Amino acid sequence: MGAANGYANGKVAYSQPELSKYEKVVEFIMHRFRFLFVVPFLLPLGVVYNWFFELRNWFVFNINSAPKAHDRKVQRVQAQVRRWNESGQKTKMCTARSGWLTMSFRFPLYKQSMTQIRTDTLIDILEIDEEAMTVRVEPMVTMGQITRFLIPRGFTLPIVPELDDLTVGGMINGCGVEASGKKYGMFQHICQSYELVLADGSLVTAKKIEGKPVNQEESEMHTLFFGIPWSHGTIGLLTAATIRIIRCRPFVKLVYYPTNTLDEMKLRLNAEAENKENEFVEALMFNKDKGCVMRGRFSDGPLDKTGVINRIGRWYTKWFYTQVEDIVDDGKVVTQFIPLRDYYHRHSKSIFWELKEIVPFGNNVLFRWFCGWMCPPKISLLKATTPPTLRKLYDRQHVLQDMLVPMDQLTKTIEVFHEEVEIYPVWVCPFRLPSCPGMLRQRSGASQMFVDVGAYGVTLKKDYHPQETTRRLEAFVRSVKGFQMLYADTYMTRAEFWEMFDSSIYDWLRAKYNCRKAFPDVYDKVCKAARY
Ligand SMILES: Cc1cc2nc3c(=O)[nH]c(=O)nc-3n(C[C@H](O)[C@H](O)[C@H](O)COP(=O)(O)OP(=O)(O)OC[C@H]3O[C@@H](n4cnc5c(N)ncnc54)[C@H](O)[C@@H]3O)c2cc1C
Ligand SMILES: NC(=O)C1=CN([C@@H]2O[C@H](COP(=O)(O)OP(=O)(O)OC[C@H]3O[C@@H](n4cnc5c(N)ncnc54)[C@H](OP(=O)(O)O)[C@@H]3O)[C@@H](O)[C@H]2O)C=CC1
Ligand SMILES: CC(C)=CCC[C@@H](C)[C@H]1CC[C@H]2C3=C(CC[C@]12C)[C@@]1(C)CC[C@H](O)C[C@@H]1CC3
Repeated sequence: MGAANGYANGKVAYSQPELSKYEKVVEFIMHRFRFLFVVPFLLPLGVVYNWFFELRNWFVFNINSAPKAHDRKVQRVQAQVRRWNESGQKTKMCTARSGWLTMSFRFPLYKQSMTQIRTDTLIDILEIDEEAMTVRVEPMVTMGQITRFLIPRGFTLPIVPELDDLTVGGMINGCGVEASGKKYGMFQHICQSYELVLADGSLVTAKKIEGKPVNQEESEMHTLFFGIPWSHGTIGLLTAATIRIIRCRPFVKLVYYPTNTLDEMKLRLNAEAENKENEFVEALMFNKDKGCVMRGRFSDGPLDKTGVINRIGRWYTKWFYTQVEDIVDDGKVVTQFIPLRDYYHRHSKSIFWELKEIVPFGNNVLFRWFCGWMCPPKISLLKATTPPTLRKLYDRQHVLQDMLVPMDQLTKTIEVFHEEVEIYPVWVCPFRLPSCPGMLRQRSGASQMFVDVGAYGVTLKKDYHPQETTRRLEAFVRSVKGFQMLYADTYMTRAEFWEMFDSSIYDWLRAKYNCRKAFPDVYDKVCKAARY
């Protein structure tokens, strides 16, 4: 993923740096022995960081300062935006969130030239409404914070994206998927309203109106509601979100179905995704043929001694995906009861399958028993301490992509991923995409089953080239009316981007709410040239 050196005929031209012998040696040492820094330093630092914020959040919520403080914090955001207006709108705006904190391999280049609006104090869960079955949270609240707050109260979000440090603001302005998406869609589809500060500093609440809007303002707030997801903060600054909650049970009864061919996996995945009894469905592919479809349902736990409880969240347990691989190797259908919060964060301990690259012995039984309680290292700390030499190595051979395609294109998509990058495991997560307006619009008029195909890791393909390979993947995804998750590197030109995404509401809202001077276009925040 070399540095952009300009456009040629609408194509982004990237150069690949050549390495000297010295650089190759340094790279090898840094890559192979990175654990000497991560294990003794980053792991303990991450534990202290988490303990501090857990204590702080418990204290704030229990002295109930969050709801009262919220208005004051929002007024501070409004004041910053008004100051931007009064100073002549000389630059565009973005949030002041530091790039090392964001859940992406890349750092935002665009922030350096923009007026950064501080939203970092908006980190509180504001209230839970058990009548309306909703929870109101500020945008910097993380998925880990929400599950720790809701589950002990017998509730959960319908969709809890996997990694602890994902924020509500990122899940709404970017996107969020999880195994319960087969029932509830994407993170944006479980939201009921967004509180936003617009370019003029005004505070509005965009919400979905059931039935006919009673007036023009309601109709516009309804349209604004559909325009926010995926807009990456280029229409307004999110200051709170009201999100659906559902009752949950303490366990997930998880059934593992090993599959031996891609077609078998596809058939099983489709059947389980369409089965309304299932709450969660995902699959892992361990090579082009062998995989495992997993389906989960809420449960109070085993009815008798024969039921197996698998507390995968315990510090000493094997990494979840390796346990699944063992089940695939054994070939038998397995049923387990997994504590709900453990299930939600099942891939977190191993950062999907990325931690093996950093701590090769991380899944070793001795390491797990003695150091497992500090795992996983915080992604933000890993990101902040990735030396340039390693970044170049990741640029050259590390793939991080999630492509969202219609379910009937799954087989072809896996084949294209195999052809282009051949990285395993592949994460396969079905989700329902409703037919509603917005950047992510499918035109069938009814909701359609999509699937997230995620590839994260080192490619062994000799002819892999970050820009050319990714552009081929992007072209394929566009051809099947799919979408690329925009945390990942996107090499699409502007025209290709707006072929993949729908700009009708987006452009209308940007015009209506005077966003063009206030915020960059979403393409100018996510394209490869906007990040490093
Ligand atoms: C040029 C232009 C001018 C606009 N002017 C206004 C305006 O004055 N006021 C305003 O409020 N909005 C305005 N909008 C936004 C408009 O509300 C959205 O683009 C709307 O989603 C268009 O719906 P559609 O049926 O035309 O097609 P699509 O957006 O493709 O909608 C697909 C399907 O989604 C569903 N759907 C569509 N709209 C909604 C909705 N609002 N809520 C829930 N489901 C929906 C329907 O099933 C529809 O068939 C404008 C948009 C454009 C492009
Ligand atoms: N399971 C899943 O679904 C996973 C999803 N992801 C990816 O992670 C991303 C989210 O990462 P996260 O670190 O939480 O979010 P980020 O801080 O990366 O924010 C993502 C985008 O949303 C914008 N944004 C964030 N908060 C606000 C706000 N309050 N108001 C306006 N705009 C805002 C940011 O704008 P700005 O640049 O101005 O800060 C940025 O463009 C998602 O986009 C998703 O693609 C990653 C892993 C797993
Ligand atoms: C489930 C979905 C939709 C996406 C999962 C994406 C994650 C696997 C990646 C998102 C950010 C990535 C980072 C890394 C690994 C993979 C992600 C978590 C690193 C930790 C890899 C090592 C580097 O030194 C730092 C990276 C930070 C971002």
